Amino acid sequence: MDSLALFATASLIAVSLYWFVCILGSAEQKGKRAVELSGGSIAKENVQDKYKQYWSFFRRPKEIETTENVPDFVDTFYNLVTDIYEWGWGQSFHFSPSIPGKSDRECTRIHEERAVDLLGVKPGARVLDAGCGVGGPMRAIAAHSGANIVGITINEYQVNRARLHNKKAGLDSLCEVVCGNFLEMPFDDNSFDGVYSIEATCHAPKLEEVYREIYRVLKPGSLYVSYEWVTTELFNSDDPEHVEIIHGIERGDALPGLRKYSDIFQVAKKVGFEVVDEKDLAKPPSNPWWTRLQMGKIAYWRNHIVVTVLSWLGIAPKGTVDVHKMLVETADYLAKGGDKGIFSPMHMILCRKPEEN
Ligand SMILES: C=C(CC[C@@H](C)[C@H]1CC[C@H]2C3=CC[C@H]4[C@H](C)[C@@H](O)CC[C@]4(C)[C@H]3CC[C@]12C)C(C)C
Ligand SMILES: C[S@@+](CC[C@H](N)C(=O)[O-])C[C@H]1O[C@@H](n2cnc3c(N)ncnc32)[C@H](O)[C@@H]1O
Repeated sequence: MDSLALFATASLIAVSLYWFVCILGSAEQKGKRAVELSGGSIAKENVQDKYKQYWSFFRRPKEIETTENVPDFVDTFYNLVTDIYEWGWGQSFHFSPSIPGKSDRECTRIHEERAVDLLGVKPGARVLDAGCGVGGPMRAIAAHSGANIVGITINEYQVNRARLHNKKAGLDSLCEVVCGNFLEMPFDDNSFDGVYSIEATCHAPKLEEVYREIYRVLKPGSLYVSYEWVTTELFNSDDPEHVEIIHGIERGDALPGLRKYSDIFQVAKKVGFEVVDEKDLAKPPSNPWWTRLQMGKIAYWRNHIVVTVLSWLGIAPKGTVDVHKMLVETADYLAKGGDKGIFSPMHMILCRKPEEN
């Protein structure tokens, strides 16, 4: 090979590597770059151990796990996955029904706006986002409704990311983020004009505990809407394939145990709510929410190569490859659960706290 060909080849490799590692950003918004992947608040050298610790939760028999461990284990999970989610999905950590002719980003926004429209709050109202992630929904909802949104998340790394995004979006006057446990919230009784939770309460070991807490902080007469992760009426616990899919979803998404769709209504009633409406938003005429996961398959393998190279170069923490591999598998279980109709991530329940007598 003459020197010109050698130079051209070397330049091509260098440009491709630069593109792969530095430019390649999130499919949705160039919010996170591959070179910035971290283990959240976990020190780089501890990421691999924390990943092993995460898995040990599922190896131990359920009886020896106390429910008090769950928020800690959820916090570890979000330290491990938050950057990868932002990089490969965007700032909203949830699914939405696909709408023909609309981009993933538009479908996400429509699903979020639907939640606050159901609450019927006015500009200036104080609304709680229980389990707010890095605040994708919070910003869309604040911009759409003019309400003041207070988000709570157990994960400190997400709090910092959300505050940064709020500032960048010029929405920090409408959006506030608090680090805390939604099972024991640092808010006064009857202090919110509305509450929503998007694919977050599934992390609570007992749904009753988080619904009771939401009921406490909501003003009498005000509404709460939730998009819940559930197994549907098509789930058959005697079918080994169904069980494997549901266990796969639980392991890859830090869930202490998926609930049956019928449990949601029961719990809402038990804590005192009036149930105004309940509907699985995944059901027809909605188009499948899981096609986005299936369409991304090639991108996941490309991402896996990027993560492997970055980890090998010492740029991404050791353990990132394991976390990414877990997510590739999880995407497959989620898509199977959707395709078989045995799982829904958007079982919607709209509840009212009764007026005081
Ligand atoms: C509500 C929850 C999270 C739901 C989704 C936002 C995430 C569930 C699975 C995640 C992903 C799977 C595959 C990843 C892919 C391998 C990677 O290259 C890029 C990111 C993924 C697409 C990632 C993105 C977020 C999810 C879709 C749970 C936790 C209750
Ligand atoms: C899948 S993410 C969804 C985030 C956000 N609702 C969205 O749609 O982008 C679940 C969120 O619930 C939060 N969460 C889980 N358990 C929690 C707890 N006990 N207290 C507070 N937040 C919690 C996680 O930290 C995370 O932010």
